[in-house]
Amino acid sequence: MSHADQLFLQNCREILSHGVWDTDLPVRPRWEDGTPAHTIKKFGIINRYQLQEEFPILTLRRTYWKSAVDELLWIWQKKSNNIHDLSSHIWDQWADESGSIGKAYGYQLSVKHHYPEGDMDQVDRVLYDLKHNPASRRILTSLYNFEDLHDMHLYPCAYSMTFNVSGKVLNAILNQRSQDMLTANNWNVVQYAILVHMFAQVSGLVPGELVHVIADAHIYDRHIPIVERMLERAPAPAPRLIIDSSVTDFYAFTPDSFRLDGYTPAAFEEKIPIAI
Ligand SMILES: Nc1nc(=O)c2c([nH]1)NC[C@@H]1CN(c3ccc(C(=O)N[C@@H](CCC(=O)O)C(=O)O)cc3)CN21
Ligand SMILES: O=c1ccn([C@H]2C[C@H](O)[C@@H](COP(=O)(O)O)O2)c(=O)[nH]1
Repeated sequence: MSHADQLFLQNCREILSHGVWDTDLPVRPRWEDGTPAHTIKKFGIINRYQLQEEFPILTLRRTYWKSAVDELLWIWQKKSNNIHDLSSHIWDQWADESGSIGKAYGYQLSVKHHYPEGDMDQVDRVLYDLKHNPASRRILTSLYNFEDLHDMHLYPCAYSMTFNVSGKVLNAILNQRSQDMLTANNWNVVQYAILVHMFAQVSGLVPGELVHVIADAHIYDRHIPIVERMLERAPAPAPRLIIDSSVTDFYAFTPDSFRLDGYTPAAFEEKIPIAI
């Protein structure tokens, strides 16, 4: 069983047995047929992943990690907010006629800000500080720009990364305000684990710990039978992540720079409905 499996099992069991339902409250998300999408939730879950020990991917069901990496590069490298730059269709429901998801995610990372060293966007500022100011306690990004929230088609969920260098080790905290456990918990963990590996590699550091802080960790009503079946599957050991070590420029990583050796997730045929 991978460590990611263990944490996922623990989190879901905790939500299902001690969580709180929002059935009596008005909720925003809807199922495709227009029914309100209610959830059961736990507030304030913190999961810690040691990236040197193993790659934190679920084996209880396949995480479509190639699509997850594609979305990660869309946000952090292409800094795009247009679904035409994305290979999957996961954002289609939130895009307008031009393909834009509004001033969200990649858009926020592309905005340049003034610094004494010159104008830089949030990603380039992180790259600069990891190289020139590794002792800094100010190396962080935030997508939660209140000024632009009215122009975002969905408010950022995984909204902030805090990077911290200890010796030669790069640690990070991912702050997430809202987590759809079945659809995207491991999807987000895989993405941000790979992001820490990427920043570490191009900054001459080794990846350390990813701390995932989740405010509202929820399971949607229609996902419960699927999660219950998943919890009974036979897990497998974690695979090994292999990254093309010749890449030294953050913007030179491609989806083909990453490989997983020995990924043998449990068979999973169910289609997961997404609350919109
Ligand atoms: N309700 C909800 N949950 C989410 O996780 C979510 C949203 N909305 N809205 C914005 C993004 C879009 N995300 C998504 C949406 C769909 C999949 C999805 O369909 N995953 C499939 C496989 C996708 C593939 O084949 O590449 C899965 O089985 O995990 C994943 C992430 C995460 N986010
Ligand atoms: O990266 C992501 C993006 C979205 N989600 C989930 C979390 C919620 O279920 C919905 C967003 O709805 P809100 O009402 O805005 O919280 O999308 C995710 O888990 N990970």
